Amino acid sequence: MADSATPRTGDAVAVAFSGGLDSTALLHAVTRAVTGQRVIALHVHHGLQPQADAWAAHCERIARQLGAGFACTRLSGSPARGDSVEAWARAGRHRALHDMALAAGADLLLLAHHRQDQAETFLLQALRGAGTAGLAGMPRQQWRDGLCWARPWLDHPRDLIRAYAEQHGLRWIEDPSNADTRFARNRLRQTLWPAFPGAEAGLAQAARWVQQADELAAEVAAADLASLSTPERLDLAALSRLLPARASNALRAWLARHMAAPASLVERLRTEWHPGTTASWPAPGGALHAYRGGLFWAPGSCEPPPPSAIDLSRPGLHSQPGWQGAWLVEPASPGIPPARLARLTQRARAGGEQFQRAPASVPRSLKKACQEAGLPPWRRGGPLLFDEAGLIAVAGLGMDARAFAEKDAPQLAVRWQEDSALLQSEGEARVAA
Ligand SMILES: Nc1ncnc2c1ncn2[C@@H]1O[C@H](COP(=O)(O)OP(=O)(O)OP(=O)(O)O)[C@@H](O)[C@H]1O
Repeated sequence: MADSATPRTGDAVAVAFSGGLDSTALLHAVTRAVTGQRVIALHVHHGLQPQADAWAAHCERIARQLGAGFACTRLSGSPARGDSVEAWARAGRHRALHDMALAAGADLLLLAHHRQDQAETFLLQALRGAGTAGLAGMPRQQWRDGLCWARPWLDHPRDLIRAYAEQHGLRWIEDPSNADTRFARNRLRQTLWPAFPGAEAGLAQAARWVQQADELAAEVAAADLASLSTPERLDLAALSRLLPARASNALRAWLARHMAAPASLVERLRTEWHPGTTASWPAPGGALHAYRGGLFWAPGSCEPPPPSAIDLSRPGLHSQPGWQGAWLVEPASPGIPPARLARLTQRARAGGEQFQRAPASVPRSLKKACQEAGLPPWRRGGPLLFDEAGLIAVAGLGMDARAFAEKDAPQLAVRWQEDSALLQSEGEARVAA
């Protein structure tokens, strides 16, 4: 992801154009101010209101009158049962704006949010009990997937924009859904601004303070995590020696690298973990495990996949998505005769298996072997590979010495790699490049 200082390379500026007052004024101002680059108005047709076709036609007409290009996307589908219409429309709109901007050769997308929008966002987030990331409101500028989303009028009072539109005789759409009090933002608008006319400036300023505090918290978290964590493990014992607010801040930042963690999960981890605790917590997309003073993230379902047939007789990386890892097969000694790798069964540990670590040792319980190897409990479930004659390999432990090929016979070594380890080494390779 590029930062706010990333230089632009596109030859066009895109304006997110709903046809409402604010984006009409913005499109007008941009077409007057920008020279030497194309200006393109992007409209998203949500398909939610009967007037939407007429709005799209209006937007195209205005864009052409102002000398701008025009593109429009009609969203397909509809919100799933129980989903918020607003959230569905927002997600679809963002995707469509992103795709249209890049297709038009623009790497800058301007949105017409202003100070009142920011003030409303701050209050709505506060009413939901949001943390600093939510209370900070909308960023002025942010690069996401090759596109810079910018809100040049975020500090502008709404009245100023209306005055500009009236002064230039602009025509805009009044969306009747803006009066629909089923939407929280509209309810807030109708009650707050008449009662507190000066609140817009104060609330937007509060959002700016929180933005600064949030940036500071992110910097402190990054510094703490640099010394207390690896991508795989967070040192809970060291974390618990920090001030509680600082520890929570670092914990949230570490969790955010893996998932969208609800505040309740952060709270549970903070209150339920004590030195010496071995425990697991379900988390979005996987599970968290506390083990030997560290917190570990294990993506994927806790339920192991059912037994399956697998052929590992050819060298290469054989991905096992259900197991969040892959078998790496390569010519090496000690190894397994390739013929024995052609018809394998892959399954979870069932209990009672025996594993032999080296030719000179003896078979012993797999459970003991895992403990001895320091394999954390959640990594002891498998997968295991068997052929007709017996155990071939165990993820995290290695090959069973009873299956080794004769010294000079053809052989392939089989090794398990976790997806997280693969991602990590890919990341390291990218950094090195
Ligand atoms: N359907 C849409 N197509 C393109 N851009 C949109 C659309 N809806 C919103 N936007 C962009 O997001 C900004 C904020 O959206 P919001 O819903 O607050 O605005 P609006 O009331 O629909 O219109 P406006 O802000 O133009 O008065 C808009 O100013 C515009 O830049």
